[in-house]
Amino acid sequence: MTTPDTARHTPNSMDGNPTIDERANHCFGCGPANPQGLHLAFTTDTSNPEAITATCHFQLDRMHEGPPGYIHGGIVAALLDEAMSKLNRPLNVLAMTRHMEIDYLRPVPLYQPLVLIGRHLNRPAKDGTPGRKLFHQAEIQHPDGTVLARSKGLFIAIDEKLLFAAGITPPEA
Ligand SMILES: CCCCCCCC(=O)SCCNC(=O)CCNC(=O)[C@H](O)C(C)(C)COP(=O)(O)OP(=O)(O)OC[C@H]1O[C@@H](n2cnc3c(N)ncnc32)[C@H](O)[C@@H]1OP(=O)(O)O
Repeated sequence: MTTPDTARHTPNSMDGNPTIDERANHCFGCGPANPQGLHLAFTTDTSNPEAITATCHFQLDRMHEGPPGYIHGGIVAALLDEAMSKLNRPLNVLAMTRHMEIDYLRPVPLYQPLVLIGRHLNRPAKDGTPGRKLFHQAEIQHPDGTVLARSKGLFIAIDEKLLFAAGITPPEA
């Protein structure tokens, strides 16, 4: 008899009251514990609070191929989504993607070092306080600066009470 290796995806250490960081260890985009993940590592720049950025240098191989020699369009979307989502923590919010649109401008090549950049656009206030809608954008660039793909995204801040109800605590500061 065979049984699914559930521990590979949900180790015992996650039982009890895991933090969102522990949960995110298996994030397909950035989780270090996901053996099939993209393992993206970002650097955030908050020096201009009006235009926070998250930057990642990456290179993919045939595991993520779509058109021969190029990255699959769904993976391009995942890359852009990840870059935009990385802007939420510097803004001190937990948020999920509600809507995103993508311009696939050029095929995105495999086996080449590329740059992924997310930029915070704005967070409209509601009733004088920061609203729950966050607007971000992201680009995948060739090192020569050519933009290969571009996205705009709407993220919705998640009420932390919902996380507590699910047994998950917010990230460490
Ligand atoms: C917690 C850490 C997670 C890290 C995640 C990394 C990024 C991800 O990939 S997240 C995974 C993909 N995303 C998801 O699975 C989210 C699934 N969706 C949901 O759970 C819900 O829709 C959720 C929680 C985002 C929002 O739900 P809900 O609060 O009901 O929002 P909803 O009312 O539908 O829409 C919110 C607002 O956006 C507006 N809106 C919706 N679509 C659009 C659009 N295309 N353009 C402009 N505005 C829009 C709505 O009109 C609404 O506005 P208002 O508040 O003024 O009425």
